[in-house]
Parts: sequence; C-alpha cells; structure tokens
Amino acid sequence: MHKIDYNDEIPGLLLIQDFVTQEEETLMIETIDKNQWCGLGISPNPELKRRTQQYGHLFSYRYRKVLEELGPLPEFSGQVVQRIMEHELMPNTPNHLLVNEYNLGQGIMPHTDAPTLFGPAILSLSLLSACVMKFTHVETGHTVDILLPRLSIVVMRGDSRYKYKHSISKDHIETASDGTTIQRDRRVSLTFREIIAWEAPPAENTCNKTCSACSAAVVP
Ligand SMILES: O=C(O)CCC(=O)C(=O)O
Ligand SMILES: [Fe+2]
Repeated sequence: MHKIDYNDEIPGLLLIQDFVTQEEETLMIETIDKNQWCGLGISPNPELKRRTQQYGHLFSYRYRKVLEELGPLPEFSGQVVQRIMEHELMPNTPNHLLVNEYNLGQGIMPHTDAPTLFGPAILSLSLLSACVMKFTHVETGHTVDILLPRLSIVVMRGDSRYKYKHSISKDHIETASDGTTIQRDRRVSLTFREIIAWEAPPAENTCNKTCSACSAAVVP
C-alpha cells in the first residue's frame, strides 16, 4: 500500500495504491458479475449509459434523490470498508456503494457528487483497469489529470470533493498530467459514500401520481 498525497496540486486529494490485492479483486468481480446490473435500459435508472449496481441505498439519477434504503453494504465489500475505517479515510462508515462499469468507450461527464446528499469524503476503488480522472476547478478552470491505477483507491475530500468536478474520458489511451500513458480496459469502480440526508417515503404510500414528494411510489 503506498499513499500519494496530491494536496499541493488539488487540496484534499489522496490516492492509495494497492489498496486491495489481485486476489481480492478477482473475488469481488466474480461476485459483482453474478449480481444484477442496471442501466442501459434496465431499471432502476434505465436511462444510464453505463451499467451500475447500488448497495445500501438506492439513488435515482432521474429524480436526483435517494428512493429507498436497501440494507447493509454487501459482504464482498466488508474488508475494503474495514480498511477505509482503519485508515480513517471517512468520518463515518459508508452507507452507499455504487458499482460503475466502464467498457471501452465509456466514461463519466464532469460532475461534483451532490454536496447536500453525500458526505464530505468520496472514495473510489479502481478494479480491472487504470484510468485517468480529470479534475477541473469549478471557478478557475484549473485542470489536473490524475492517474488512478488498477487496485488503487482515490479519496476526494475538501476542495477536491467540493470545488472540483471530476470526469473520466471515453478514450482508449489516456495520458495523465505526469506524462504516464495507459491503455484502458474494462474498468469496474466501487464508489463508497455516506448518504447524509434523505427522506424515506411514507411506509404506506398509496399515492399513484407522479410528484416530487412521493415519486418513489411511481419510479419504474
Ligand atoms: O468511476 C469512478 O471512479 C468515479 C465514479 C463517479 O464519479 C460517480 O459515480 O460519481
Ligand atoms: Fe463522482
């Protein structure tokens, strides 16, 4: 395990290489690939252009809100969560795990994870492939391309979490700001977050209208 502190370039950004072993990666991927994916037309979140899985809570991209509590994070992520807490990378135990799959040609648009919904630390574990994550300051436009190696975890806190957008390109070959060039492969990332605020729908929700207050009842 090797820590790279990017604080001088992007305040609050930390990367830990070899956060998991290849054996752990294999076991996690085997389990994930047996589980149900959504996105690419599959509910919930059928509109997503990449496949995802969610654990802990269900977030709707369409309604930009949490719809449902799903239960504890899965067993396959237990050791990673334990390591996250041992290294004090998050103030509280994560209660949301988002698995994103990026096949060749897939990326993610520049965004900041919802500041009122998710807590102050956003962590992402890179499995099967490295990628370059672009950080762009929302006011100054300052940009840094950070290499996220396979098996590493990136920790976004402070400015890197709140003042920068992050994105991943669709390119097959990418170059980081330090000049390192990588060839992308299928990448599966595990994003650990804490949901800090959400309203559970009423237990007996019989409303069948589409409205912002109880859309949980009608989301496909
Ligand atoms: O794939 C990643 O490492 C990042 C995913 C991400 O930024 C997100 O889902 O909000
Ligand atoms: Fe994100």
